[in-house]
Amino acid sequence: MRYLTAGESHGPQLTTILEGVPAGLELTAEMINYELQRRQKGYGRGRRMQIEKDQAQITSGVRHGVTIGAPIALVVQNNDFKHWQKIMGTAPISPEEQEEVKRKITRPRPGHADLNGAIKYGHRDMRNVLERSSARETTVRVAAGAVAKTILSELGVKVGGHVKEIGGVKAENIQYNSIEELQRITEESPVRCLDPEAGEKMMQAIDDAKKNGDSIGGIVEVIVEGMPIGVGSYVQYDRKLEAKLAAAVMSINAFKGVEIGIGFEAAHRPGSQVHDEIQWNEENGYTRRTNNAGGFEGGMTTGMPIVIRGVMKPIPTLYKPLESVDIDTKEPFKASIERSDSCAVPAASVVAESVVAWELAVALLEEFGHDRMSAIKENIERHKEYSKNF
Ligand SMILES: Cc1cc2nc3c(=O)[nH]c(=O)nc-3n(C[C@H](O)[C@H](O)[C@H](O)COP(=O)(O)O)c2cc1C
Ligand SMILES: C=C(O[C@@H]1CC(C(=O)O)=C[C@@H](OP(=O)(O)O)[C@H]1O)C(=O)O
Repeated sequence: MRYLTAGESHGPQLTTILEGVPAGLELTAEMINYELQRRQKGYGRGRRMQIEKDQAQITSGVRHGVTIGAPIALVVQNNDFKHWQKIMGTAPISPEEQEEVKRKITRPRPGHADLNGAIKYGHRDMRNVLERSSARETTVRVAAGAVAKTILSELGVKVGGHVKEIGGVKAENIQYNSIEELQRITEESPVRCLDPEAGEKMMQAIDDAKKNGDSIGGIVEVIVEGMPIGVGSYVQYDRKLEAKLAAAVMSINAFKGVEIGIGFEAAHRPGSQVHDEIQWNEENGYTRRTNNAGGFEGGMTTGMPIVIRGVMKPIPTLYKPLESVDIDTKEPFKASIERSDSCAVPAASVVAESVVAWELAVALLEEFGHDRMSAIKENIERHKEYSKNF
């Protein structure tokens, strides 16, 4: 299973084509739209999110609400496009408008893709870079992730996510009984945080950053339950599933680090306090006393919950200007900008769930079959029985 995305932030639409989704999966636009609206909520976002009401249209690969095994094309319209048609070059421009509409962006923002992208592709107008480097693209990654989550759910795998930290405010380790409960609690929090007290402080930190013309980042965590043992492989570097998950999380705009299980904490502990002791009983087969490894050993799943965290840097576009250089005049300037998010960590936690879900769905299909959901389900059940009694 694979996908590509296309579309500019202020262009007409975003598109993704999903290749290799098995036949026999129930799939409706409503299922995808549920995830799209989750990504749009979240405290700290700018005015753009009030303009967009993301809705997916399924234009191929599904009949009567069930996948047929053909490529699935998903389309999400950009409502904001109507304000940008002339700038994007898709509507006629009057002679009086020429200068205004064709004005180039020549002032790169520190922290964004502007300067490197302009040098790489030879663009003197950095709009050609920012349109595609924008995290608007994560909309269709969430749409693809919604399809992956639907596959996973059919196969008994549940994915949840939450915000651990924003702007230095850390959430306490609040216990939850199930992924459903985790999702229910975070759905009610404007910052998708399990700890209500920390959540309030996070919102305050976002307000403060905004007031100061600044931005803040944070840490998100994704938890996955129900993966069978032995998915992924140690035999070749590019088959290690935890490496694929890390790459997927790192590919989200503004993500700068990934941890699995106790992650960097492992550097400070002796082995006896890191490795998860193995136990067996008739009902559950092989399990672990702890889960410091976060669900992976040797690039393969252990059957314990997968726990992966990603760190998001603060948003680059700042109302408080940072120094940069105009690429036409080579003069220094202090950037001024019109609109931006001040914190997108809550939204990014939904993106993180989505990209993790995609990688896991791909791995399950590689391991247990590609074509029919019913056959894949049977293969997984057989494998679970086999590993329990191994
Ligand atoms: C959901 C989301 C929303 C974002 N919103 C903005 C924004 O409003 N302004 C901005 O400058 N960057 C925003 N970013 C971050 C940039 O897209 C990102 O920093 C840029 O693509 C450069 O890539 P890099 O930070 O991974 O190096 C957002 C990222 C995410 C995940
Ligand atoms: C549009 C989205 O995020 C955008 C990501 C983004 C960036 O530079 O990454 C910049 C902003 O775009 P604009 O300049 O149009 O306000 C965000 O709003 C979205 O998440 O759907």
